[in-house]
Amino acid sequence: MTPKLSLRQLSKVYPGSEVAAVDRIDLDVQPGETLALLGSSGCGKSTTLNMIVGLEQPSSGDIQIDGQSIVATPAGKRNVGLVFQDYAVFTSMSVRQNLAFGLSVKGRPKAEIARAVAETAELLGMRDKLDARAQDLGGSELQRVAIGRTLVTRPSLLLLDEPLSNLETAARLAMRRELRRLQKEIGLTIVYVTHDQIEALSLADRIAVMSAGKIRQVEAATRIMDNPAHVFVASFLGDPPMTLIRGKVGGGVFRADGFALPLGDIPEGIVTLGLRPQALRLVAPGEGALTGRLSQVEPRGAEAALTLDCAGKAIRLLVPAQTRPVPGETCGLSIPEGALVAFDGDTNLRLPGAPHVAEAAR
Ligand SMILES: Nc1ncnc2c1ncn2[C@@H]1O[C@H](COP(=O)(O)OP(=O)(O)OP(=O)(O)O)[C@@H](O)[C@H]1O
Repeated sequence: MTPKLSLRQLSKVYPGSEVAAVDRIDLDVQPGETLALLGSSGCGKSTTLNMIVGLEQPSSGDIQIDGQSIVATPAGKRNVGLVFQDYAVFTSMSVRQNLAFGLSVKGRPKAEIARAVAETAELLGMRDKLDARAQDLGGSELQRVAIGRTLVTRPSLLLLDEPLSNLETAARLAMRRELRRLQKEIGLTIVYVTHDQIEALSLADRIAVMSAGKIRQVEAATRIMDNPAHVFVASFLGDPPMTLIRGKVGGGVFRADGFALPLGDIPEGIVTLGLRPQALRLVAPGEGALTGRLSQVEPRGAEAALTLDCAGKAIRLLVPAQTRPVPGETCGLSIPEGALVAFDGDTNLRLPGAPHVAEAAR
């Protein structure tokens, strides 16, 4: 199947800047797929979207829609819709006028505009609001109109740049469901930019994690949390994220300053060791692979997020609330099979194998 969108070695270096805002990224988005571009502020998400829509010119690389390069196509002719977090809605106009705007500007016949507006309003569940003035609408309705203004032109690709970040929690959850429904109903292909991992995990089929202008990993939303391919992904995903400790493996022991852990199935040399918070278990002092002092206990309803200080390293874990951990307590830490991952100290990429605590130390 030809991807709906392909980015090939796409880069952007802004004039006067020495670093690339987007650095040779490759990405395929399949027809009907929702892909989230996830990363913290400044990692290059908006620059990527702006190049796809045509607001920024790439420094190098190619952008293809349905297998055809669009780099030389002017923004207005790309058939790509873009919705920002700031609702692009004319507040003095009615909903109907807002929805009709894009097609009117293109000089489409009146009957066609009326039909498209009616269809879009139906899709958005806004038929009874068509004559309302936009200034009388609430935040989520405004954002729905903004999305509608884009959908009415039937874009082959919809780009959403943090579209829900101005909404309150309840409206945001409702809009998430709405977007998911719209996407399935009309088979839209969506690229969704966000810094919010919960949003990415709940909306997207696949997630592309970006940092420093690079895509670190593209993975199914259902798999990425447990299968980080890069140190950055492990540090960014999860709440709490994995504990990452950089150290050296020699003679079957991982050492970092005063911290030591005998490990199997791990190569010698510099590695970053990742400990999954959900997989670790609190045990009696003296039992388990490590002993430490509980420095932080953060109740979270049915669970509690803990920080255990073990030989100068703050290790985070998530336990059932019934465990009733007490701050200051000395505890043992059990590290079961599957609780560890290791990353190459040079490339930061995940190492093959399943590192585990050596039998004698368990
Ligand atoms: N017009 C511009 N001129 C120069 N540098 C820019 C320009 N726009 C963005 N940058 C820089 O490019 C890098 C990537 O910015 P970009 O806005 O794409 O990131 P982002 O992930 O979308 O962040 P945010 O969520 O804050 O918008 C940043 O270092 C930013 O300062």
